[in-house]
Amino acid sequence: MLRVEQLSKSFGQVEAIKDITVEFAQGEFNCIVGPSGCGKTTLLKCLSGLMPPTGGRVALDGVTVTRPPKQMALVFQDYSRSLFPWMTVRQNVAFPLRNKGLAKSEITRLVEEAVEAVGLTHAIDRYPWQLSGGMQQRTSIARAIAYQPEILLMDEPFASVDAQTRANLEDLMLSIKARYGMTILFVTHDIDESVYLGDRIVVLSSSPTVVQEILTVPLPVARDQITTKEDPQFLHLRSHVFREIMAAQAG
Ligand SMILES: Nc1ncnc2c1ncn2[C@@H]1O[C@H](COP(=O)(O)OP(=O)(O)OP(=O)(O)O)[C@@H](O)[C@H]1O
Repeated sequence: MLRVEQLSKSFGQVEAIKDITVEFAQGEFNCIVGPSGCGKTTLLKCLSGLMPPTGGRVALDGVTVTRPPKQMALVFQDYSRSLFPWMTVRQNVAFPLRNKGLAKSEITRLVEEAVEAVGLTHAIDRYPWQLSGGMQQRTSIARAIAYQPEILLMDEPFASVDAQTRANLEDLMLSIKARYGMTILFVTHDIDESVYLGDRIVVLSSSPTVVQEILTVPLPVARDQITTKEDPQFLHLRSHVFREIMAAQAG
């Protein structure tokens, strides 16, 4: 269980996060949305222990997070800067496993399984510059899942890919969640994406930020890019989230 307790974060005079309290249960897909600049990235940085909060705390299974916990992996928007250009897909995915004290054969197994899960087995020995943007982001996702995190933090991971690739990567995330069962915290600007992927949607207010609303997504677990997005419940929920964000923006 990941718990955020009365978290606040200021940068000098700028109060980015005012007071956030929220819990993330094991195995849940949580989408985090909110107006531009409301502090979504700041929240993820505090959650991951990369940035100390000004007040409150983040606790993972009751223990205060002060540095990136071993059980967490992160995927960022900018895949082109997160992969090592001189390493192949296989080497990039294996990189974080080097310090886990695993046998070489186990590393090979985890890497090959993760690369297969993201559909890149055919490209495992290619370098990042030989891959499309979507394939590079798949490599980042494979690197995160090979690490076998309990919690996966993703900061607008699909913002830089085209619409078709984005839809494919969304479906990839649903299959990864079903296969590995990790807790996922997924920051997105895209309201449709948040409703399509989420078990829950955490709507943040504008800065100084609090949690404005937490919605449970009542859609069936099995989702489909066409039929789910035609479902009246989907349409109702996306309008609701959109109104919430407009209201947050208006202050
Ligand atoms: N290192 C920093 N120093 C000073 N101010 C910062 C820093 N990082 C973030 N901020 C400020 O904190 C607020 C929240 O920024 P943050 O990037 O977390 O928002 P966001 O919701 O992720 O933004 P976006 O929607 O544009 O992705 C903004 O006002 C930003 O200018």
